[in-house]
Amino acid sequence: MRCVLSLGSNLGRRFDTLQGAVDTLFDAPGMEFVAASPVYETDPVGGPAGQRPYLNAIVIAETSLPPRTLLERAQSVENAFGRERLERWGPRTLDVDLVVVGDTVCDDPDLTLPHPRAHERAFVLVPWWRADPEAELPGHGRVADVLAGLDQRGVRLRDDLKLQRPD
Ligand SMILES: Nc1ncnc2c1ncn2[C@@H]1O[C@H](COP(=O)(O)OP(=O)(O)OP(=O)(O)O)[C@@H](O)[C@H]1O
Ligand SMILES: Nc1nc2c(c(=O)[nH]1)N=C(CO)CN2
Repeated sequence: MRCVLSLGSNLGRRFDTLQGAVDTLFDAPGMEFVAASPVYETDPVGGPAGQRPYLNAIVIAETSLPPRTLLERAQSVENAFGRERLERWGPRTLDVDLVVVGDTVCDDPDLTLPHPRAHERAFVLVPWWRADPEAELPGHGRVADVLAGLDQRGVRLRDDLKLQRPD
């Protein structure tokens, strides 16, 4: 099934971290790379004032792994890149969120699918739409249509940065 992951970084060497995360995510069996979005520089949403901007991107994969295994992989990649959990929405070297995993619907606090805030986050939907213009967010409709109702001013294309396919 198709899964969509959101990657974000606003501490340290942000682009190197995103590329390293892509390489590491696919460095184990069960995930096949489909596409990476362009990279965007985005104003921080929520959390303490004065944070640096994020780099955000979306990665699309084909996977046979169950959603909880995907979550474990996402969290172990966050940890491998020095993620510390200090405060909600605080600055982080790496955030890897599961946006959708096939058509899985799940309502546990430790795994909610589709991601419960994806529909209100231009930093998720702009790159996702660029990677897949036909994308649908279950429960909300076409990503293109959801985006039409969002303020996208805090999301700026960095066309000098380009994620490579994992090696
Ligand atoms: N779809 C999901 N993707 C990633 N984590 C999730 C998801 N649904 C629930 N969680 C849970 O959310 C918890 C907090 O994750 P994290 O610290 O990355 O939150 P955050 O990125 O700061 O905020 P947000 O959840 O708004 O993106 C994780 O421990 C994880 O179990
Ligand atoms: N711009 C931006 N803001 C955020 C981000 C993010 O990736 N980009 N992630 C958050 C928690 O997941 C909270 N706020």
